[in-house]
This record gives sequence, structure tokens and C-alpha cells, in this order.
Amino acid sequence: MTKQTEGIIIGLIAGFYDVQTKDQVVRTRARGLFRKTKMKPVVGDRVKIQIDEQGTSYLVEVLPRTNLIGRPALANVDHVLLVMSAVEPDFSLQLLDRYLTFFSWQKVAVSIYLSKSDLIDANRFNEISKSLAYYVKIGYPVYYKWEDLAAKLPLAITSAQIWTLAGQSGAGKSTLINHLKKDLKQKTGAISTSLNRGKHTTRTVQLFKLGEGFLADTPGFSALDFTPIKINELCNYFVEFKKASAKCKFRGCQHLKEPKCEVKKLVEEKQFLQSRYDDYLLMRSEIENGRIPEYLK
Ligand SMILES: Nc1nc2c(ncn2[C@@H]2O[C@H](COP(=O)(O)OP(=O)(O)OP(=O)(O)O)[C@@H](O)[C@H]2O)c(=O)[nH]1
Ligand SMILES: [Zn+2]
Repeated sequence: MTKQTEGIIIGLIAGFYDVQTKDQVVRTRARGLFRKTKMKPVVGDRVKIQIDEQGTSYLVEVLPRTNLIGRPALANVDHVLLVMSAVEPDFSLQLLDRYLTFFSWQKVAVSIYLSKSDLIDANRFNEISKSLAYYVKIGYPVYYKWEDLAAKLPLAITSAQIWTLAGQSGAGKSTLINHLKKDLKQKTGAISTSLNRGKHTTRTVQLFKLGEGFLADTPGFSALDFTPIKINELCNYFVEFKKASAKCKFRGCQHLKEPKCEVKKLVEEKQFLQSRYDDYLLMRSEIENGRIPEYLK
């Protein structure tokens, strides 16, 4: 008898797809139909699999994706752990705003981790953490220590969510992943073999179980292209602007020169960060010109 069940692709190995079902990992082959439709299954995909009488498993259907991001590609990302370095490369609010906007557009939640705070003095740290406190206020959790993150992550990853890392090249993504893996190994004793792969051996990504969901075991990505965002929708991806816009006089207010604009009012009252507003204008002009800065490519 043929059995059908559902699961999540957690890894690709030599043409096989490892699918985590409710109670086991099933190694499956994709049916020829995917070659015809060009819909190549990727890690993170929610899929239907069929197990035939001989016990051979086939991937028969890929369920609709919420998103497809990163290199290597990962589908259905729920949450990004955004690694921002305090220094080397220098901490940048503008870069932070670009990432947050991009992920908001992609319907991905974000938590922020500040790396390399051990390399800056107390004054600089106070400056950065003061800025980051604003981001906490608008809804983004911020972590300053990987130990704290390692302790809280298993509780934060709920209900089959898929988490991955992002951040500029050199920000400390690999370093963080390695810390998290070591910590997990110590706590759990056994961890899936996907954690033991050498660095840079393959360009594939694997998901490992963490909390009630999954964390991708590879550093994720650093490049973003937000130029496909529709210019009039950009303001929706600045979360606090979006909230405030209910009080703007005009529906669809772009918070530029419109009268009785709540967003501009809150910026003037310094309840919203001026730098957020400036970055909004900057990104608008970049979208308009279809350009992204060289360092984000
Ligand atoms: N002192 C200190 N050094 C760090 C920290 N995090 C990362 N580093 C160092 O920063 C450098 C870059 O870190 P990686 O983890 O390789 O950065 P990455 O984000 O994976 O970089 P890419 O692979 O280029 O995307 C390495 O030399 C790390 O040892 C930190 O918290 N403190
Ligand atoms: Zn407005």
C-alpha cells in the first residue's frame, strides 16, 4: 500500500532530499515531474511524500512557499538572526535599516545580534546600545551576548519555524553558528551529523532541529536587493511608520510632503529616529533609480 505524508526538506544529499516528517527523517527522490515544471525543491520546502510498497520514498509535491531567499536558497524562512558587528566592519544604522526593510518585505521576522562588542570601548558600546534600544521599542529583539542568545533561542523558535542567519561579510555569522553548535552539542550530547560538516565543504544548507523548529547550519546571506520593492509600498516595511500611518490624513500617505502626516510629526518630535526617516528617503531614491550600493552586491 502506498502511504502519503508531509514534511519539511532539511537537506539535499547527492540528488536525494531528506524530509523531516512528524516522527522521522525520510530520504526521498524527486519524481520526474519537477524536472518538467522547473520547480526545483529546495531546503525549507514543505512537501508531500509518497512511500510505495517497496519502501521507496518519493517527493511528489512542493507546497506553496512564503519566500525563497539566500544563497544557497532556503524556502519558507520565518525568522532571521541578523548579525551586526560593532566594528570591523563598523556598526551602521543605515545598513541595519536596509536589512530590516528587506526582511519586512520578505515577511521574515528579525532578531538582532551585536557581535564584536568586545572590541569597542564602553562609550561606543553605550552609543550603539542606545540606538538599538529604539529597535527593541519598535519590536526587534536585540542580543548582546551569544551565550544569552544560545540560552533563549530554543525557546524563541516555535512551531516548526525556520530560522537562518544574515549579516554583512565578516560580521561574525560563521563564528556565531559555531558557538551555537558547540553549545548545543554540550547541552544535548548528541546532535545530528549535519552539524559536523567541515566549513565550506559544500554550497548546500541543512536545517537542524532547535526548539520546536529549525535553524539553518550555514551562514545564510549578506547580499540584498530591495530594488524590486514597489516605491509606494516601501513605507509599509518601516514597521513603526506603517503603524503610525493610520493617523496620517491621507490614505496611502508617503510621508513626504503631505500635510498632517503623523510619521513626519513623530520624527519632528524625536519619537521616531531621524536616521530611520533619512534612510527611508535614501532607499526611496535608490529604488527610483534602480540602483543598489556597490557594497550590498
Ligand atoms: N573579537 C571578536 N571577533 C569576532 C567576533 N565575531 C566574529 N569575530 C571575528 O571576525 C572575523 C569574521 O567572522 P566570521 O564569523 O567569519 O564572519 P562571517 O559573517 O561568517 O563572514 P562571511 O563568511 O564573509 O560572510 C573572524 O576573524 C572572527 O574570528 C566577536 O564577537 N568578537
Ligand atoms: Zn504620512
